Amino acid sequence: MKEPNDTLEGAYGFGALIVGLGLVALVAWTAWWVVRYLRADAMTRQSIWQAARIRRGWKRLAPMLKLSATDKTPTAMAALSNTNGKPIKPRVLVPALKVTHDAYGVIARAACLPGVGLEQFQKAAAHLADAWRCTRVAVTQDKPGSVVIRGVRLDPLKFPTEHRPTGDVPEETARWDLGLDEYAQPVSVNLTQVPGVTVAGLPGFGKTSLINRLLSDWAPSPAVQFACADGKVSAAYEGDYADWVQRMFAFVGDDLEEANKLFRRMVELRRVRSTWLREIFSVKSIWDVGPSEDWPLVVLIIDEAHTYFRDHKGSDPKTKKLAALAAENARLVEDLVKKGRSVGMLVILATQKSTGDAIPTFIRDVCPVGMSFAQKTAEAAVAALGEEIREWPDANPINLQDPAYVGVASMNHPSQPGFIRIRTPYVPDPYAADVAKSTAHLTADPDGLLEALFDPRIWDKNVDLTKSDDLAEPDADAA
Ligand SMILES: Nc1ncnc2c1ncn2[C@@H]1O[C@H](COP(=O)(O)OP(=O)(O)OP(=O)(O)O)[C@@H](O)[C@H]1O
Repeated sequence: MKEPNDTLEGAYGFGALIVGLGLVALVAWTAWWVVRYLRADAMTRQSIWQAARIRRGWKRLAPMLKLSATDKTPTAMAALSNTNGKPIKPRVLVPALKVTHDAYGVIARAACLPGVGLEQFQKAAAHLADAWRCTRVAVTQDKPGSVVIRGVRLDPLKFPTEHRPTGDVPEETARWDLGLDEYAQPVSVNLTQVPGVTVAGLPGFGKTSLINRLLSDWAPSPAVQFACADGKVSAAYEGDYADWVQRMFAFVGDDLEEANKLFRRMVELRRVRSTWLREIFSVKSIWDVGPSEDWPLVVLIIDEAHTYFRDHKGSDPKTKKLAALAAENARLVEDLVKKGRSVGMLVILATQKSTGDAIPTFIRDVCPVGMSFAQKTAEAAVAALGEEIREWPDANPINLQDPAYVGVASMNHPSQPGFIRIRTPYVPDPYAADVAKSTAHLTADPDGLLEALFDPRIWDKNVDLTKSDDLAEPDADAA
């Protein structure tokens, strides 16, 4: 039979075990935090303190910002234990809050309550920013029942970043990783189904570096081929693309006639591809099957685009010829942008000039993605991004002229209305040069690839390309 002392000892022993386990858990948790803290950089350490302050102050702050609910109905427990007959006090409910951190600030998830949802949190965002000492706070909802509150202590747009390309084949074809938005969230844009992108901005604000990143990230894929017209240089060995020429199947400098030949060649490729796409793949768009080594995505970069399109005024024969070439160049590029999507052709136009003739509006308006680094005037911003930018003053690139914003662009992202600002990373030239060198062997001429796939006579205009029988029996004809 158990003595009462034994029972007492047993209870003490069990209690001591619980306390011991609790202490071990506390020590382990503290050690985990100490290690985490010591391993963090200075910015992240500040965020760790910030997150702790937010957790500590939330119960007081939430009711002050009307982010709490009052429940007047007593709980069953409260009603049962109310023996003195006094009215039961209503309960003040405070949304549960979980806070994590990163280098730039905090990410909090708050539970919604009756009458306290996305709208109420969004209304309180400016006050949350003040109370949490954040530069800005954004509230979004990714699932019913809770909201995500992103608070940035430091403005991510003002911190230059660097990108080191991995040299690996990208997991997704045509996903352009751009950088971080104003809440330090990664931004990318899906360029499948996108035939044209425009990039504008004052000289020296990061246009070429942005394109450098695209080249560095995409070059390891054999399913992408590049061509370039760089209006800033006369020869391939000069300028920003000198290293990239080895990974390009065509390159021209500022010569209008040479550029004209390249654009014609691209339009011809577009035409032949359009004819053969359905015949070969039984699809209307190459994006239904995806680009491949045999039928790669062809990216045409036109840098300093104004060189090729600008209006030449004068009546002497030389000027007239240049004017005619410029007009034809614009028409050819318009054709590519209007009809290139389904056959896997993408045109990227960059310019530092910001007048209507730098990238003609009829081309700009058919490019679904537009970006602009800093601009000097409101008119220049409109020329770069369209009239709509006037309705989004916060994102207007005229506010990006401070040197702290070198590398920051405003963009109309296809997935949301309006414009967002993005901090793009800098890609140091040696990194890009390494990728160019190691991927040079992947360069292939898409014309040649088509010929290898089909029949050289696809280029023959006298052959009726809509009738594949014309091509199917070359030997029989010869016989
Ligand atoms: N994303 C960036 N972050 C930080 N610094 C950058 C970034 N991009 C560019 N820079 C700095 O600005 C300089 C000019 O960049 P870049 O050549 O890309 O400008 P650009 O707009 O193409 O100029 P231009 O119109 O004269 O060709 C770079 O050498 C680099 O020092």
